[in-house]
Amino acid sequence: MAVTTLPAHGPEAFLMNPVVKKPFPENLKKVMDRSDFPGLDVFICTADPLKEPPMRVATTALSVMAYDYPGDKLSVYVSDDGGSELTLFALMEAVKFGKVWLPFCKENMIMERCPDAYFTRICSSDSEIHENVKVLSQTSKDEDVSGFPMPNLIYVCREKSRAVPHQFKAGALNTLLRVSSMMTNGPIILTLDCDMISNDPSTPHKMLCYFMDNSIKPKLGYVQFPVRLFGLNRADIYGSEFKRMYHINPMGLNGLLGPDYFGTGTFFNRRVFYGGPLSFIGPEIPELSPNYVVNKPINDKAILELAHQVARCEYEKYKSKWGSKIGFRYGSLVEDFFTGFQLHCEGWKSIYCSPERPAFLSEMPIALNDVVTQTKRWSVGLLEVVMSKYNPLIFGTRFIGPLMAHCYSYYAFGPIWSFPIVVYSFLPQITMLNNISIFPKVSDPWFYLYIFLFLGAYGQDCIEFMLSKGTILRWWSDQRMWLVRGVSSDLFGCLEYISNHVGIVPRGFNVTNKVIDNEQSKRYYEGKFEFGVFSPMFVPLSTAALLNLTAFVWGFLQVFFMGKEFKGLFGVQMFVSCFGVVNCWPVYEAMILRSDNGRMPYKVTFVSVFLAWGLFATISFMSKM
Ligand SMILES: O=c1ccn([C@@H]2O[C@H](COP(=O)(O)OP(=O)(O)O[C@H]3O[C@H](CO)[C@@H](O)[C@H](O)[C@H]3O)[C@@H](O)[C@H]2O)c(=O)[nH]1
Ligand SMILES: [Mn+2]
Repeated sequence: MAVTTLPAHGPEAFLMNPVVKKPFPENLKKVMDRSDFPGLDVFICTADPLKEPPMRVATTALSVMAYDYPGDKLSVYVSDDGGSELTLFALMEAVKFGKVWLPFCKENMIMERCPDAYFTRICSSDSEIHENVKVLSQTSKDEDVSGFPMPNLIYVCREKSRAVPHQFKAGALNTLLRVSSMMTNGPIILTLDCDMISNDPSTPHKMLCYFMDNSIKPKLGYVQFPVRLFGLNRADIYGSEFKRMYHINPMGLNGLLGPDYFGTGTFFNRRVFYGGPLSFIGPEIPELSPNYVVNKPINDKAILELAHQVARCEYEKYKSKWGSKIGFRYGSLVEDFFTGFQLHCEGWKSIYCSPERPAFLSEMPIALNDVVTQTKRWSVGLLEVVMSKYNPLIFGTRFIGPLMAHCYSYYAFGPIWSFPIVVYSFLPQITMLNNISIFPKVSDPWFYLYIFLFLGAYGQDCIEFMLSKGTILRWWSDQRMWLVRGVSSDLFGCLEYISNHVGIVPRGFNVTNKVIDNEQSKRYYEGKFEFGVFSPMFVPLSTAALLNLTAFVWGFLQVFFMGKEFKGLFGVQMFVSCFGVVNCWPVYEAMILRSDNGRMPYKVTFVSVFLAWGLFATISFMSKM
């Protein structure tokens, strides 16, 4: 039902054996009937009604309820960590609307099954819900207007308390895992974030091509669909596409054990959450087992009672297998990466499947502060993986072999890039301003080696990017964001990891803002960077921007106006600052040329000028000692 062909590139171990997988869902009919389809449980997470509009959560749910899948085999579970009445209300409305909308979509073969306009009226302040499991739609009772069963929709708001860590998204997913196992226990689970919608009702057929293939089934842990975005601007200024992480590298991993878990758009074999393929780890009670046969309706009194119990914060306190051996794994803010890695170590495989028509569409933050806040959390999470006992280099090499371990390490150690990037953003420039040469001058033959290496690395990166349907503009943004993250989110991520570790700052999952401000979105489509707020993460960025500009102008003046010989110029240092200046153009614009609300706050500019001067003076003082 699925074939394998050869395609594009990726770095290091990702390059060894790239593979593209293509499902042929039309062949599914030959081997199974619709009545043989396995149960599918969809998990949707939401956490904060102020940052994640309830209406968006409802559309996410509706878009999957509209799957081309037997309604009585499909159940949607929404976890609401925000405990918001409004989210609950939006979902209740979604069910009412779905009864009309779903048959309409199916009859008219509508592909985009996400009705935005209908829900725009749900938006006002709200109150809180504490611990609850509510059945909003039940397949055996609710029918759509054409008489077909509606999918189940279950709202879960787990109980939380200060005394028990609630483990953020991984905790929410484990609660859903337990609740769903006693209610429907679908052998296949789809995890989705509330900023994603299904864009193709036939996606489940594609994933079934893999899960029903007996040659791969026994070890198949999950099928990962790519994260594709809607509403990107032309240059994708924030590099939100993450082409390497979400598109190029996963094809490379397909030839090894399979892609890492992206946290969303993933179909799991429920069994992966209970030990390796050959080493089953049983849960505390039979109702939580993947082998449990559900024999009661989902709103049965005893079932609901039990569901309440397993959704309580106390539940995991004495059941320590959850999050370590069973379920989604705790201990890292990138629970997705950490869980996928441990599953691979246990012997599971995964598949990356990227159909022509995107299976899911996601939104991305459009303000720089939101972007770097998100990637900072990822950096902290990755460092937590590095420092855990599941270090990808040590533990990984033992269990998944050197190539896979290399790939996981490439990501996990990623935040450490911030050190060389910070050094290159400041040191060549400050030393040049102080007349200190640290790299070969233009007259030195080694100068050409530096230029060669630079062009080589950048050239390769560019070619790979272009080969996977990239544009030069987007590649340029991508490399710029790599540098920006190096001096902002990666750097602050490292610092935050250390402060968490020594206990100065409590660990937290800062939910990405998904509320869209019209003015901001207008500027975004004009291709302007959105600064606007005072964020400490902007400070090193704008300090570097100022230093690069000063150094470049100074070097330029020396050659062209002060008669210094070109050959004696600090070649590499001059080159680095010139490159810095070109990359920092949007920062200068935001500091000087713009007057809109997205400009660089004066406070950031002021602090940066002061810092740049301080750094210069320090080096100057030290060089004279
Ligand atoms: O305590 C929490 C925190 C978050 N979430 C949910 O987790 C999802 C992801 O959160 P978001 O703020 O959107 O983070 P992103 O950085 O955009 O998400 C990426 O990175 C996360 C790991 O940091 C993964 O979990 C996600 O799947 C992946 O898309 C959202 O649906 C949230 O509602 C919870 O349910 N409980
Ligand atoms: Mn998100």
